Amino acid sequence: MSTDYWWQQALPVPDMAFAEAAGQRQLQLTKPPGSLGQLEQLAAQLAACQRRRDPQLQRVRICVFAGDHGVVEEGVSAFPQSVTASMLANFAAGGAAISVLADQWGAELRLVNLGLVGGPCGLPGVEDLQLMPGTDNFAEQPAMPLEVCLAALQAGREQAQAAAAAGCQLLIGGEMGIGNTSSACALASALLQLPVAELVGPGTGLQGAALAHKAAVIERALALHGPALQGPLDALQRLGGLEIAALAGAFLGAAEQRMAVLVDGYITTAAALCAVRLNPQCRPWLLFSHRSAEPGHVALLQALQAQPLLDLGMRLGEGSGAAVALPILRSACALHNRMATFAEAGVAGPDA
Ligand SMILES: O=C(O)c1ccc[n+]([C@@H]2O[C@H](COP(=O)([O-])O)[C@@H](O)[C@H]2O)c1
Ligand SMILES: Cc1cc2nc[nH]c2cc1C
Repeated sequence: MSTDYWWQQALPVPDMAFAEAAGQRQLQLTKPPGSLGQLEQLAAQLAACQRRRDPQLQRVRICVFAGDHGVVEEGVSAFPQSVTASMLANFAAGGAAISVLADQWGAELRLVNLGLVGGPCGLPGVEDLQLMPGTDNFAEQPAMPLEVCLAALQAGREQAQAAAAAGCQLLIGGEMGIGNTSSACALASALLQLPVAELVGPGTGLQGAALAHKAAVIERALALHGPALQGPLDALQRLGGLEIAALAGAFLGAAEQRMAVLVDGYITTAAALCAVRLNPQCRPWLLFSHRSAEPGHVALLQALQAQPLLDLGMRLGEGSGAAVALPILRSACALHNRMATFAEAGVAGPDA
């Protein structure tokens, strides 16, 4: 018996008539045609998503989803598990990279705890969903029960709904979870059918034998779950993180709400791949901010036919790469909306 899930409904499509009109306007602006490069396509894509001639990015919401990972007991991270919870406190206190960037660019920051080993964090400014006390070790058993995976997807969807209801024009998804590059790598390997060796990377800083051990743990997990990994929902439930499932739900939910998404780095792109596999119609709503230094990110971006805007060697997560790319999107909109046309400025246009 098959079950119908919310993300299986038809999703809206961006209105390409607005993209076409935006392309026509770009030809009339006082610059050689095409000279703003990718900024021109960005403005057109946002115009199509927002169904308006003058795309706006005043209200941007960054949702950072946090969760702990049982696989950390295998020794797959350079940092202790306690850092997930303490960084969440740092986000709330304003001292983390994403806190600074959200403040710098006037973006709203929402913090969501999906499940920490130490229980609810009880911090003001954090939504404490605490679906389970961190995932189970996916090298030994499924990361989470199906109901928990569904609840995490729904939690992400509800964040997108809340952002849309508040009038936000763009959603940035961020994550915090010690051990989650192992989860992202396992998901990428399962969904792309690529060897772990091509996708595994240092995460927070593993090198040498420790990195080889991380690869072996992920391979062991994939061998354990192999036959049961039938599709993206199985993969999320068995290999995923709570925050990765929530991100996938947020991306699908954003598409449902006709809201564009700016995807961050390695882990968020793995979540984006899960979302696109759950419903390919969410793909046109996704923009990609940067290429992470995590080596497996390239394969994920290629699979999604994504061209990220920046390549700064960042590998932080939190939504930080997307927050750094936000002013580029804002410049694309400002130029599109406010530059004079050749006719308005009395400047001679291109020779026919
Ligand atoms: O977003 C990325 O590209 C990225 C690449 C490497 C590490 N991270 C962050 O580092 C943490 C996971 O690293 P690890 O080594 O504990 O698996 C997690 O909190 C992520 O936000 C993030
Ligand atoms: C300090 C620290 C900050 C982070 N932010 C996202 N992932 C992180 C991992 C660590 C270790």
